[in-house]
Amino acid sequence: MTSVIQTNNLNLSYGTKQALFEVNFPFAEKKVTALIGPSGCGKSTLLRCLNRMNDLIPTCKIGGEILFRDENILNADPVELRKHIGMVFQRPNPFPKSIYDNIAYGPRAHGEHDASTLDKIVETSLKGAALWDEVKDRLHDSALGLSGGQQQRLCIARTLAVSPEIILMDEPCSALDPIATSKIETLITDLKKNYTVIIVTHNMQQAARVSDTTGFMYIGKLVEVNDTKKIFSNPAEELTERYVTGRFG
Ligand SMILES: Nc1ncnc2c1ncn2[C@@H]1O[C@H](COP(=O)(O)OP(=O)(O)OP(=O)(O)O)[C@@H](O)[C@H]1O
Repeated sequence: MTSVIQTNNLNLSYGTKQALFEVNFPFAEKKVTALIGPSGCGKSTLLRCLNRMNDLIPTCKIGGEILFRDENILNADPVELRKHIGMVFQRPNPFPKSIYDNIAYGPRAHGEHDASTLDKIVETSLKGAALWDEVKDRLHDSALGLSGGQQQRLCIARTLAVSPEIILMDEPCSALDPIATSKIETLITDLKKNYTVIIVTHNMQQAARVSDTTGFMYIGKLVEVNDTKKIFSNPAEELTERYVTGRFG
């Protein structure tokens, strides 16, 4: 397996509370990896480390390393890093701007101002997020007029617009209805042709449906990372088995 990003002995504390302990996690390239585990086990914390979102929390201290293409991202420029590693959040959070301007925002911030190039990026990104057909006739309408599921696909398109290699998703379907959820799940499966996707989910059926690899976390520790099929049918650790069979959590 080729890992595109890998944590080595990653430890993280919020003030005096340690939230991650010696996490060694290789994330496979152009695959979908799911992070599962009971509430508070550190899934979102681990995800946020991967594009330095925890830097925004003043009490947060990180030790160990996170290698992205062999460079320790803990020493990298976070703004530059986020061009390569994008993030989609639990609640869709479009800017109060037009659909077009939401997508063009990132490329413009990185210095792209050519109108025809921006038009192409907007079209390609919306197609990549399976939203183009639904919005191509109203690109200049407000993004806030879209449904929740469309807004979440818009946020995915906004992430694609800066051509990342890795897309982090923190419970991207938890605010969506079953139909919108199913569209996002199909999209996640399509995205892995071109991107590495890492998703935090509370929904074990969702992890089983969309991911190739699953990591099970418990109280800040990575208990087991393995093929998703193995995690759900024949995990190596008894704790994993108790969790995936619903005996706690
Ligand atoms: N900003 C913060 N300041 C202090 N403690 C935090 C902060 N964020 C998370 N924690 C703590 O770190 C631990 C891990 O939290 P985290 O949100 O990563 O877990 P999680 O597995 O994603 O949980 P959930 O499934 O409920 O979202 C928890 O004990 C949480 O209370």
